Amino acid sequence: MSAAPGTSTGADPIIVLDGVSKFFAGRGRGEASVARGVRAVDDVSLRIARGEVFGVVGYSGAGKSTLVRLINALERADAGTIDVDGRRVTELGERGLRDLRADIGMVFQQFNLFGARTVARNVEYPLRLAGWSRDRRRARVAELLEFVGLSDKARSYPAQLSGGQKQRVGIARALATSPHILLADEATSALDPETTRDVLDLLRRVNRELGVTIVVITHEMSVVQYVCHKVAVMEDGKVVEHGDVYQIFADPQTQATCRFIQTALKDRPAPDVVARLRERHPGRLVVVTLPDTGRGFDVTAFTTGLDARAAVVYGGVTEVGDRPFGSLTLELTGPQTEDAVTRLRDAAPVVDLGTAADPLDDARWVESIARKEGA
Ligand SMILES: Nc1ncnc2c1ncn2[C@@H]1O[C@H](COP(=O)(O)OP(=O)(O)OP(=O)(O)O)[C@@H](O)[C@H]1O
Repeated sequence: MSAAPGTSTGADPIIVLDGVSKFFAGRGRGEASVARGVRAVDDVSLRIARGEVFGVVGYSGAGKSTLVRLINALERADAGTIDVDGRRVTELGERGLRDLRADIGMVFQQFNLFGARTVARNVEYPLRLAGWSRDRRRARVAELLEFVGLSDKARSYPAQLSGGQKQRVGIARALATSPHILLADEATSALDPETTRDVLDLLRRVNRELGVTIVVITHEMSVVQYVCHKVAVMEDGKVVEHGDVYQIFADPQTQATCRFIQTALKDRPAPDVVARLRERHPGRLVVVTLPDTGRGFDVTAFTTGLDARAAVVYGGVTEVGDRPFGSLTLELTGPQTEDAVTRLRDAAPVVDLGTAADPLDDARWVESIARKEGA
């Protein structure tokens, strides 16, 4: 398949939202009903760069789906402007909207395949709508099915496929007319973890090999962790935090973001875990966020030459955006423990839990963020 230009992330924005709001009126009529209705999207400004995988994460009702429907103009904004690939979506007429939607592929949670049509016919559908000749359609469908690894399923019906296979068909169909943008709305939410990983790997290939900009809507931070370059966290219609995924994981600024990160990463001990650790490990407990040195983290360096011992008692190291990420909780013992803590602090962010006999409270991760917010 031919690759679109700009496969790496860059500053060139392909989607720009500026002060965008969408209200849904309540049951009443007129202006007053807006006040009682829902601000599904509330003054949102975002820039999504060409070639990027951009995540929008939030709980149910946060406004994620409405945001996506505003981007492809299935909903019209009540305030603000939306630009997609150089077009001002908020001012497009019918014809302009048709062109816009041809440039945006959609993938859905429930796949939305035609049950009475074969896999090949499903993938072919947008090409028929676009008026492609029979020969071109046939060649394109074969190319797409090969790309998603389903060449042998061309004559199968959706009911004969697994959930992951159905979503591959959905992705092939969304890519049929070579859109520059793919909107994936909870594309893996109906899938088990292993199949989710396969589908996310396919989305990564779509981004890297075809240069397609992907907007991933999800309530799972692990999806963001695995596949996204940038992320916006939504709560009550607002974007409460956005930026580089690694930065957001490393230094979240809001409680909402902290809660999402904790669902993806279990490396930091929650307060109940700290209580159990203190029972087993009476020494000084410190949580060390591992710096991305590119050389790994030498735990022994902090006690070498000192009368102190560091034992790993909790933690985990994983990847965020292809970079190592995680934390270790260490129990430090021995007369020169304080010197070891000083060395650790020079090398990495450290949260001091104190000892079982003299505990410190400032280690509670979420609560420390709460203080940061002044909450
Ligand atoms: N057509 C509509 N009419 C009235 N209210 C709506 C409409 N669409 C969405 N809403 C409301 O707007 C808010 C945001 O909904 P939206 O579906 O965008 O959230 P979401 O984050 O995508 O949630 P979910 O993951 O459950 O789909 C919700 O309060 C929802 O009830």
